[in-house]
Amino acid sequence: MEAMLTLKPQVKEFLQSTIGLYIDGEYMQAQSGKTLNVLNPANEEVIAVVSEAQAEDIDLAVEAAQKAFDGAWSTMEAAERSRIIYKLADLLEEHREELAQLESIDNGKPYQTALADDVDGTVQHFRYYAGWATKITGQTVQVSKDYLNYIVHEPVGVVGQIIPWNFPLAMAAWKLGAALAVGCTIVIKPAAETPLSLLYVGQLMKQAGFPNGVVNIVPGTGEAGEAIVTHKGVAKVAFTGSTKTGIHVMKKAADEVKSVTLELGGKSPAIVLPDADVQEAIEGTFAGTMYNHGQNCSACTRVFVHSSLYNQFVERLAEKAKALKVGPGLDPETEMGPLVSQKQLNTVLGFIEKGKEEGARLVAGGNRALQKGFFVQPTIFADVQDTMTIAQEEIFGPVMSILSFETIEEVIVRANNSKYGLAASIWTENVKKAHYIASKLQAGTVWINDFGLEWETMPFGGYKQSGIGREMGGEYGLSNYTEVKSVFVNMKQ
Ligand SMILES: NC(=O)c1ccc[n+]([C@@H]2O[C@H](COP(=O)([O-])OP(=O)(O)OC[C@H]3O[C@@H](n4cnc5c(N)ncnc54)[C@H](O)[C@@H]3O)[C@@H](O)[C@H]2O)c1
Repeated sequence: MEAMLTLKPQVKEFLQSTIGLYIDGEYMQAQSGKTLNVLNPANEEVIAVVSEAQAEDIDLAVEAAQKAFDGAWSTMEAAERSRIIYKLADLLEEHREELAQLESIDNGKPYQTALADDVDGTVQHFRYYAGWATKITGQTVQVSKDYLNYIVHEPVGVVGQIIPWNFPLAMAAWKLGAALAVGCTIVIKPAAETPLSLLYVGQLMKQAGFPNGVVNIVPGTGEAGEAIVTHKGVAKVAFTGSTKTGIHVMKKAADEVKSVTLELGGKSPAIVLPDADVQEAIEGTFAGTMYNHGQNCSACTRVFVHSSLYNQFVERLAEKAKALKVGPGLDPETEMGPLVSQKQLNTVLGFIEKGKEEGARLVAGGNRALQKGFFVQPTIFADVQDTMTIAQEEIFGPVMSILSFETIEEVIVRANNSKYGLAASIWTENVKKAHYIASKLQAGTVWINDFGLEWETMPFGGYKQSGIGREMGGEYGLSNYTEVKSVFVNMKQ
């Protein structure tokens, strides 16, 4: 048995005293003196105390961001901006183990996953967008022989970014990379549950050479989030979180016609056709549901299996769920960690009870796991009907619903029968059927014989109530943070 990972000295030191808000290039206490206790979800113990931003701190952060926007950041050559973002990527890589440890004890995810997916993904993301800083181009347009017309893309100004707790660092990177590349300055709020990794990055930003005020990190609750959304100095809001809060954010931003991008919830279908590679489909749908303990907006929580494979799938998926090793993220043997909070545990257990009450057949899990910590057993329901709550609502926990189908036309209609439209996967060896189904699904991302792939070169976002706009994907992501200006020059001789 391998020993539990011990925290690095830099991590221990970081956690020792109250961690301030990172505003205008300095860590500082909240003006109110308020703090947040940050828990390790694997043992429910307080691991850090963090200053909690309130409206008056958001004022300071926006002021610093505006000053940086008007000054050093917007007047800097794009190549220099690019160099600083590259430097940040190098520093993140250098500190990858500290960051992965913080992510693991704060969010609960296994250390190796935090290292390979969250932190290394973040490094890659910043490197990719560092390259874009020198490639922001407009167009010239041939309107008339008498006019010269050109189109320029300008940074929108100070941007407000609100981050959830499921991928604290990676979600921040998705938003920061594009905004920094185009020359915006930022006020970013990590979730109250998981502020540690991003706060640690504050000092690395300073070291990388970002001018003060370019990025301001203000952990807090929804109150601080709302202060960002409604602040008159914030030109654009980018939000990731629940659909319910996203709708609220959009309404608030509408008061000032602020541009908003939303990355919200999902209830992604997986469709397994009779000719699928069964082993691959079982592995893929299982990981697609259980990855990040189900706390994943694109988790494949509705698994539609053709009736000819149905019983085999139910049996083998249940076996896999029972064998999955649940434990703390720092234990090298852990395959699935705890949920992020007591609140999330209660929500997930509530959905499991609802599944039982409404008559779904529980074939694995269904209860809390371990004595301490917010652990839940990997749970599988069979014989799920489309109308059941567990087939309609986003659970955001390790709970899979397996449904049976007969025909392709039937399963397309049923897969689309959701208020969400974030992602979908199709499992088949038939290339024509795969592309046909992909063309019919209302989903921002479709995986064929795979799941969960998200690449900075490809746009990510949702149809319907899964969101508005796309993050990543090069120019798709950049366009969230630029205004477009048309210029007409009279050339009449
Ligand atoms: N799509 C995703 O990636 C994602 C991520 C996290 C949570 N969720 C969903 O959200 C559910 C509840 O989790 P939650 O309560 O932490 O999500 P949430 O949507 O309330 O929180 C997400 C972020 O928004 C902030 N926020 C909350 N209220 C706000 C407001 N009025 N104005 C501005 N910002 C505000 C939060 O502080 C956090 O930083 C989960 O069960 C899950 O379904 C989805």
